[in-house]
Amino acid sequence: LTVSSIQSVTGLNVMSDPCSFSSFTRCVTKHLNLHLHLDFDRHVIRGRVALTVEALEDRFSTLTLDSSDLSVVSVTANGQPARFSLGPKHSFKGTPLEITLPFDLSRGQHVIVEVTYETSPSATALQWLTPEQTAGKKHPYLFSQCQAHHCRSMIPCQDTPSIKHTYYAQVSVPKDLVAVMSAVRDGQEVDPQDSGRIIYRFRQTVPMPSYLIAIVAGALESREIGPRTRVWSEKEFVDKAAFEFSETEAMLKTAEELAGPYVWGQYDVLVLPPSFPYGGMENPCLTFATPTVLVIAHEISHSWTGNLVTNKTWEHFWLNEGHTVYLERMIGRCLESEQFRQFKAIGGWKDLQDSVNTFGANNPLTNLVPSLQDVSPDDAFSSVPYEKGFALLYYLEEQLGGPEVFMGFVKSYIQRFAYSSVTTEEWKNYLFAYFKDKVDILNKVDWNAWMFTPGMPPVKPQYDTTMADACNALSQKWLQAKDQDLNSFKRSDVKTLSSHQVIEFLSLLLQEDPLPLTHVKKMQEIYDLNAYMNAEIRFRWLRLCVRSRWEEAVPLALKMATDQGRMKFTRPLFREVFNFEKFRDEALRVFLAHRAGMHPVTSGLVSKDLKVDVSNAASQ
Ligand SMILES: CC/C=C\C/C=C\C[C@@H](O)/C=C/C=C/C=C\[C@@H](O)CCCC(=O)O
Ligand SMILES: [Zn+2]
Repeated sequence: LTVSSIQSVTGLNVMSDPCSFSSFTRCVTKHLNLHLHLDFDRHVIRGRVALTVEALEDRFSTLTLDSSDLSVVSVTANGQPARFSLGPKHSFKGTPLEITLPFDLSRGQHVIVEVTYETSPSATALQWLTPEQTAGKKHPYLFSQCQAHHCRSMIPCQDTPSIKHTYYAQVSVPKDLVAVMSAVRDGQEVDPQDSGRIIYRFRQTVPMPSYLIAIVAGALESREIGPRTRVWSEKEFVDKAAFEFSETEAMLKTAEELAGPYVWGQYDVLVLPPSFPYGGMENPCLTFATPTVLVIAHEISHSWTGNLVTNKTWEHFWLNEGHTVYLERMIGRCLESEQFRQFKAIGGWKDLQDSVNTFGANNPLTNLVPSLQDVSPDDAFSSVPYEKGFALLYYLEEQLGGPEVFMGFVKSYIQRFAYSSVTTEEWKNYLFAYFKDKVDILNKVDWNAWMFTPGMPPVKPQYDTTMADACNALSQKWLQAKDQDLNSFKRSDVKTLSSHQVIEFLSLLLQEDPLPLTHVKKMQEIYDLNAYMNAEIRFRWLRLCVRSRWEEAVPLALKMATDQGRMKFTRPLFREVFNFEKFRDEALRVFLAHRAGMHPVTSGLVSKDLKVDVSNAASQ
């Protein structure tokens, strides 16, 4: 496919980003210099950002930045006042900030545009936690989550993954708090404006997109767990976190052997409070993780795929996630076994099927490369880019000569596109160039079905079932059991399985019609799955119980949906209870009672899932 045929077939425009008002063809940001003052009383950041912008055309005198709910105080260009105006507010893109420079630039010239502003207490990138919402209960806490398009609610910028820049930041926080960012720490000092505050400094010298800017401030402690790694969290969790992530250096070394040198210097891990909406976020130098996550091979892998080679727009998100899952599973292959990799791929295929079922098999958002014209990335997010992306790469691996051969391509792709942002077409052109002797094989791939057609992929890869066989056998036994067979089950059925296998066993059951209530009650009696604290197991078990209409599971499911806020768990649990007619009102009641303390993105998406009219709903 050529650029113009991709555009006409798919509606994708490779010259612009449908999720951003800023144009990356007229000018590009090269560096941000940030001064951030965190105000925990008002839940706002007072900010000043100096953007070093390069003109890409002659007679350049106007630029558009992305913003969302920002109060802009003033704008200067090379120190001179500049005119600015805020355009109409878009439902998810925010508000364009139009700036007119008091002079023209020629192509190749730079200007420093400085914006003084304040964020809104409802900034979608930020969650401000009260002391009661923290483990220590004494100090407030703030964290950001900018992916995909939320950085603009924290910093006015060209908020598109097509542009990469470095940054330097000075962050002022009350002296009892510690600030960390997605950058290398560069010292601290008492705030000269207020001796009750400390300024923390950060330096990010590797160019990166705006969605990877991240900040956290709280009563944080850290422990060194490797030559380039510290773990950070509230002191209540820091030793546990240090233990759980003790494999980090071994994984980093394995990843380097597979993908090339780690260029970001430090690799720290921050364990956040449980309301963090994702399992992990690959913020450079400082992976963010929820307490429910145990393995960070995925986030480590993003140091190459996503952070070094980045999707040009969110329509090409599979390039970030498909390659990252591929690399994550290659790390699993090196540290565990090929059978383990195959087993994980089997589970991934089920996650893909689950997303396709949730969206509907004809929904264009299940395309590997969807059009995001007028679609919020948050609404489009699912397992599809992860698992359809992985399935495509695994399928290509099978066709082109196996894991070693295909990993050679992935490593070469990373080297070729490091420090830049790419489209699917650029990836595909490179694939054809790399495998120039195997073009006949590549020409047999049904690219249109894989990339631009909704539903499950056109080919189901054959995975090795050695580790899945026990899970298949046990799930089949439960599915076929009559009431009189239930006494044949024993506690050792699950005790002999690894936690990965218990997850697979439950996932298999979730793919079928609900089990009779007698069966799930018996399962609890024998296996005591209510006692499992592994979030992946507990999540699937509680879904299974609610689907079988076990009323006693409803409060447990709602408790898990609100005790932690990882959307992967919280959204399906709320939806599952909502679909249990008798408890629909209870799902709504619990959501409305917790809404004010939830992350803004989570509460927005759960509102949509439960069809709550946010304009009328009381928040308490
Ligand atoms: C085709 C989809 C288009 C765009 C989606 C891009 C971003 C979506 C946005 O909602 C943010 C996603 C952030 C994800 C962060 C980490 C994930 O890898 C976590 C995956 C889920 C989990 O394990 O909790
Ligand atoms: Zn990821």
